[in-house]
Parts: sequence; structure tokens; C-alpha cells
Amino acid sequence: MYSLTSSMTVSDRPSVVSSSKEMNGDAANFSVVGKKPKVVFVLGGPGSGKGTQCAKIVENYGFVHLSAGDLLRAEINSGSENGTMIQNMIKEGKIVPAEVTVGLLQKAMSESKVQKFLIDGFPRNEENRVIFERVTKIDPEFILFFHCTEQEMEKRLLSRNQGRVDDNIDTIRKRFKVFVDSSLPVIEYYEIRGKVRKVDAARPIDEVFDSIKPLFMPFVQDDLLTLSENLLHAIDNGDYTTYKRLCDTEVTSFVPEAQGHLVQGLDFQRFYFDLVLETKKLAVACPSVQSIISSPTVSVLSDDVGLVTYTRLQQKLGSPSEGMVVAYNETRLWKRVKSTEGEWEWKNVHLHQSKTPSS
Ligand SMILES: Nc1ncnc2c1ncn2[C@@H]1O[C@H](COP(=O)(O)OP(=O)(O)O)[C@@H](O)[C@H]1O
Ligand SMILES: O=c1ccn([C@@H]2O[C@H](COP(=O)(O)OP(=O)(O)O)[C@@H](O)[C@H]2O)c(=O)[nH]1
Repeated sequence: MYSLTSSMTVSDRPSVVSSSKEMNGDAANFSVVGKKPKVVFVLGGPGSGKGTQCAKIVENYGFVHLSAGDLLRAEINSGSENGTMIQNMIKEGKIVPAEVTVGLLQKAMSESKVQKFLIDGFPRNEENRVIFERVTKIDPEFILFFHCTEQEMEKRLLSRNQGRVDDNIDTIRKRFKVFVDSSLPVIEYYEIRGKVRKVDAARPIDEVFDSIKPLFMPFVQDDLLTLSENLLHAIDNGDYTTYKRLCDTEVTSFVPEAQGHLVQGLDFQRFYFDLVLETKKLAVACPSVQSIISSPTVSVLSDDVGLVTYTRLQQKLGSPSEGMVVAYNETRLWKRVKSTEGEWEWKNVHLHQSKTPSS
């Protein structure tokens, strides 16, 4: 590992600043938190594979899966006063009153740190849709609609084996009818507004998932940009814990102060974080620094690799002259790796930085 030291002109170094943007040190870096909620509704007939695909989207794209059916079943099991009514409705394949389901969804959303939701099996009728919109004011990003024949869905439900009271031939037929009469109009409503992404769900599980992946690329791009912003805020705030969490231990970098050398590992940057700590201890004034990202581009190169390029405008108040701005062109390479806990996390594996000609 290199441990080159250099002057304090390095820009991947921390400085003391009161940042306006909240950092969340607790959340895994895969899960981008603190943003406006984003919702994808997942619709399709009973047994079309909604739950199966939601599990894959959660694993790969860090969404929170809210299955309306699961929330209702949990409500029955919790012994709530609505339990018997919900149980009877589900047994008959009927749709539970919207106030109950929206209440459960809203509670689950408010309890989640991560604000990217897959709402599975909802809205099942116009009443669901209208009340959800009225209560949450959320407009879904899009509707993922799994299309499958009744014959195939029936076959899947009869072999699902989850001990569900509604997976019997009589209730299945009723659910199909409710889907056609009540849920398809909701899909048509969103179709007119250009929000429906129709998926052929009759294919094998992995093929279905492959056809879904491109729909989630904008979320990956958004996450990578937010992670890059979080990294710059960590540097500006002298927050080594967050910086370390976002970087691979073997991160490589080309930065001007390393004078053409490739720096590997975190020791090089760590030096500057330590220096700030020292400065604070000695009560020496540190210049306030704030970075913002300008003109970003994000390229998702594969499921596990993404490239973020941008100009970093670093405002340094008080040093050397009031309001001075230094601009760097930066390229950060992000790689998705599995943590020891088995969770996917994006890590910064390479940085290329140069001062812009005007700086
Ligand atoms: N593409 C598929 N091909 C074959 N079986 C599938 C497929 N997708 C899901 N299944 C199976 O069909 C059953 C119903 O799937 P599930 O995801 O629970 O559907 P839904 O949530 O739409 O009711 C499950 O047993 C699941 O393992
Ligand atoms: O928003 C919802 C979602 C589900 N349900 C009830 O829960 C049952 C099971 O729904 P789930 O989505 O779990 O399973 P699916 O029918 O899609 O296999 C439905 O038939 C309804 O009775 C409901 O009333 N409102």
C-alpha cells in the first residue's frame, strides 16, 4: 500500500464544514435514504409471479417490498379488531376496504428509512388508487404489470403450497374475476397516462427478471449519483467512518497531489482525515469547505459496475480568500459487492481527479 503524503491542496481530503445535507451513517450504502418516496406499483393476476420478482428487485436494487396481501395477513395474525373482517374478505377473494389497506401501507412506509417502495398487489381497484393518492399524495414512478394466462396462474397457485386459505380452486376463480372486473380498470387508468410497463410473465423466472432489469436502471443511476454526493459530503465533513464505508479497502486513485502515482488503499486519504481531527483538537480554525456536483453523467456498465463523472465545485470559505471556488473533474468507478452479511453494497473502487483548466 502507498502512503504518499503531500500538501493540503488535495481535494479528497476532509475539512470542517456545517453541511446542509443530512448524512445517514446507519444505513447500508446500498440503500439511499432521506429522499422523497419513490413508488412502483406491481400488479398482475393472482399467481402471475409478483412476489417472486419483487424479491429479486429488492435484492438487486435495494427497494423495500410492501405486499398489500402480506400486510393484511399480518394484520389478521396480530389479532387486530379488523382481523376477522379481513380474513373473511380474503377467503372470498374480495377486496378489503381501502382505508384499512392504505393505513397499513402508510404505516409501513413511514417506518422505513429507505424510501424506494415496491407496492405489490395494490391498488387493486379504483377505490384503492384514489384513497392512496389522496392520503399519500404520491404519484407512482410506473406500474409493473405482469401479464400471464389464467391457465398458467391457476397451475402456479395450486402448487404454491404456502397454506393460504385462498389458494383453492373456488377462491382462485373468484380472484380471477375480481382481477378482471376491478384491477384491470386501474391498469387501464395508468396505461392512458403512459405509466404501464407490461411484462410477459409466462416465461421462466430468470427470463422475466432479465426483461425487468432495464426498467430499474434510472434508480441505479440515481443511487450512484447520491452515493457520490454522500462521499463528497463525508470528505467535506471530515467523516472518515462514512468515507470508509463507501470505499473499497483497495480503492485506487489518480489525484494531482500524488504526482502521477497510482495510490492504492485508504491510508493516503486517511492521513488528511487524521490531520483535521488533530487540527480540531488543537482548536485551530479549519477552513469551511463545501462541494457540489455539477454536470454529472452516470453510466451503468453492468449489473455490478457504474461510472460517475462530474465537475466538483469546492467552495472554500476563508481560505485563501473569501468564497474561493476550486473545480475538479472527477471520475468515480463504483462496484457492487456482497457484504459479509450477504447484502449488496456499492463501493467506490477508483477515483480519477484533475483540476479543471480554469482552477
Ligand atoms: N415465472 C415463473 N414460472 C414458474 N413459476 C413461477 C414463476 N413465477 C413465480 N412462480 C411460482 O408461482 C407461484 C406464484 O408466484 P407468486 O410470486 O407468489 O405470485 P403472486 O405474488 O403474483 O401471487 C409461486 O409458487 C412461485 O414460485
Ligand atoms: O390491496 C389489497 C391486496 C390484497 N387484498 C386481499 O388479499 C388477497 C391476496 O392478495 P395477494 O396480493 O397476497 O395475493 P395474489 O392474489 O396476488 O396471489 C386478495 O385476494 C384480497 O382478498 C386486498 O383486499 N387488497
